[in-house]
Amino acid sequence: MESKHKIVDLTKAKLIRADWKNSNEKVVFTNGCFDIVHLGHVDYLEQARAQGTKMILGLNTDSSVKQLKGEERPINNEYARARLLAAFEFIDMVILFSDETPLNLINELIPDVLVKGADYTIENIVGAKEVIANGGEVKTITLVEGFSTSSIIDKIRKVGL
Ligand SMILES: Nc1ncnc2c1ncn2[C@@H]1O[C@H](COP(=O)(O)OP(=O)(O)OP(=O)(O)O)[C@@H](O)[C@H]1O
Ligand SMILES: O=P(O)(O)O[C@@H]1O[C@H]([C@H](O)CO)[C@@H](O)[C@H](O)[C@@H]1O
Repeated sequence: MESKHKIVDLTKAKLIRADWKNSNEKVVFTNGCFDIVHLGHVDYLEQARAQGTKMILGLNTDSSVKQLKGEERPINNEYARARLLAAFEFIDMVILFSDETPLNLINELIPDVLVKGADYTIENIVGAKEVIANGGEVKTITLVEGFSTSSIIDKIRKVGL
C-alpha cells in the first residue's frame, strides 16, 4: 500500500481496528516523535512489529513535539515524519495525535500489545494500565546504544553544518 494511504484519522483508524479485531489480528501499538529517524528507531520498530501481526504508529503532531522537546523541534514536520514512517512495510497505520500523551488514542484503539523503547519502564508507559486491563501486553525494546535524534542534532551543530 502506498505510504500516504496508511496515514489515517481516528474515524478511519477505529474502522480498521474493528476489522482487524474481526480477523483476529494481533495489533501492536507504539508511539513517538520520530523527528530524525535513526538506526535505533528502525531496530525498535521492527522488533515491536514482530510482537504481533499488525502495527499502528501513534505520531506526535508538531505542536505536541514542541511541548515535549522544545520550541526548536521538530526538525521535520508532521507530514514528512508520517510519510517516512508509513513507508516502512512493517508499519500498517500511522495516526497523528496532538495531545501531550497518546492516552486518549490508546483508549480508542485498545491494542493487544503496547511497545516502547527501554528508555521507558512498564510503570511509566502511558496507556500500560489500560492495555493490561483489557487483557493486552506491554513490552519494552532494548535500545541501540549511541543513537538518538538529539545526539544527531548535536553532532550537526558541532560540525557547524
Ligand atoms: N537508540 C534507540 N534504540 C531503540 N529505540 C529507541 C532509541 N531511541 C529512541 N527509541 C525509541 O523510539 C521511540 C521514539 O523516540 P524519540 O522519537 O523520542 O527518539 P529519540 O531519538 O529519543 O528522540 P530525542 O533525542 O528527540 O528524544 C521511543 O519509543 C523510544 O523508546
Ligand atoms: O518519542 P518519544 O519521546 O519516546 O515519545 C513520547 O512517548 C511518551 C510515552 O509514550 C510516555 O509513556 C508519550 O507520552 C509522548 O506523547 C511521546 O509520544
